[in-house]
Amino acid sequence: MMKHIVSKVLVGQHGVLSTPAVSNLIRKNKALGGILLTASHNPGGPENDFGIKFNCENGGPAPDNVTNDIFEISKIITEYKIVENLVVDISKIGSNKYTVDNKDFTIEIIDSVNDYLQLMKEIFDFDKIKNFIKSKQLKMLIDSMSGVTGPYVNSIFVEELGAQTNNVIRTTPLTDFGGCHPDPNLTYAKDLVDKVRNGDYDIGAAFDGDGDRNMIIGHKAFFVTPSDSLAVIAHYLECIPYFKKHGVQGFARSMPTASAIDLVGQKLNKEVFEVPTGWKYFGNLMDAGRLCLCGEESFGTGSNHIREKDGIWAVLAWLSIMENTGKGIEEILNNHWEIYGRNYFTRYDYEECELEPCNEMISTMEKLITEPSFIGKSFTAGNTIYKVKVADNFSYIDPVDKSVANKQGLRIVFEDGSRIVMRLSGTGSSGATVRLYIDSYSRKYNGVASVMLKPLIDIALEMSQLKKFTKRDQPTVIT
Ligand SMILES: O=P(O)(O)OC[C@H]1O[C@H](O)[C@H](O)[C@@H](O)[C@@H]1O
Repeated sequence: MMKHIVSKVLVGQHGVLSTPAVSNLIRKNKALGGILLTASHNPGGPENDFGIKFNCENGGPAPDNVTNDIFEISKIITEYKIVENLVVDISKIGSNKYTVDNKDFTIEIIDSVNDYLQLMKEIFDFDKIKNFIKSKQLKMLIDSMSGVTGPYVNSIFVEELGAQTNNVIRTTPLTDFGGCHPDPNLTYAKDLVDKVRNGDYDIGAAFDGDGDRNMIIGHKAFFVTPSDSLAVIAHYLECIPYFKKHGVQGFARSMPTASAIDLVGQKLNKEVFEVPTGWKYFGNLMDAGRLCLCGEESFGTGSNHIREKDGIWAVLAWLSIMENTGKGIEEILNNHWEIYGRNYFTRYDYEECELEPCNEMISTMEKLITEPSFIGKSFTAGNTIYKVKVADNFSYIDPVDKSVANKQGLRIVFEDGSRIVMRLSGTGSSGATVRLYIDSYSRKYNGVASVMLKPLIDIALEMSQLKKFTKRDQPTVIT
């Protein structure tokens, strides 16, 4: 009989461990791995209040081989025991020692907020950011959406950087997120967007429940797509002390993320990797010293300071850029597009659809687009003709360990570089969530994404017969 014994457990004081803080802790402590109970994105009954993530010893999400092994072990577990009446006060920092089954067992309560603050201080120039906020009287509105980032936001933005207490909102973590859905996007963070639109703020930001994702908006709620956010941070990377010290290696994005970062990579002569959706695909490249900055359209941005995406880090990166350029967010974006051109991007989510018809839709579309005769086919919408250059179900070979990930999303790339991407979400909580991603590049940068992308959206909806399969006229979320 196999017996697995845990001898030490780390718990954040008051239980407020964000995903980036955990990732940092696991790496620092060289722990064998961690099972992380994170605040999930799904409000609802108590059983939905936490999601479980398994992080490996590099502090990153478990790769496929580890989760597959966990699944296999789960099938042969014959029993597990619960230690009854083990009392621990998680408000007090310190080591709590116990004897369980005649063996030592320690529960260590740590100050995870301070730990994370120290890490951020090693990366960013806090004095510069603080002076900038003060001298410009910068107005920010940071929304923790009642998730776990609240104490981190209070410590970093208010206590350390001198923001006003009314510059941060919903900073008390609540197990039901106060009834809101802590998803930092234009739909679920609408409260923040409205406040910034109607107020006089220079920057607005929101985080998800476990603090690894972020949304950035500028004055009057000027929206920064995650793809653009990544590209802009790449362009200004050297204004962040960490990168001056550790150097700038390659960049990466997930396949559905628009390729704005590729253009920055080309200009700076850096490797740019396109990986499947999921942060776990970045870890090997970082560990191999080939990647220092990456992001996903799903509001994840991060660097090789840890092996997870990091919401607060992204806001500190933006504040550093604003300090460095002395410019507002919209102006920074306009300057960026003037140099590189603009990658218009939109994502349509159709949440909680019936699973079977969605599977059928994907397999029907896969058959259609992988016919050899599909390459070279033309599609017309409005006045525009799009000719297919590449069409496949995306697969990826990890450049480091050569592991292969197949069927990572349907992708149609047209000759002008525009793309239609469709995949089923791996995180939706019930039924199927269809994600349709559209992006297109233009030198003209003052257009409106929904207008610029309309012809491609029409082509995608028709080609996939989405309405027929999902019985939906409208997406639930538009990014
Ligand atoms: O499969 P989806 O619902 O599109 O979600 C995709 C996202 O899932 C999780 O949040 C992962 O941590 C992200 O790295 C990934 O981008």
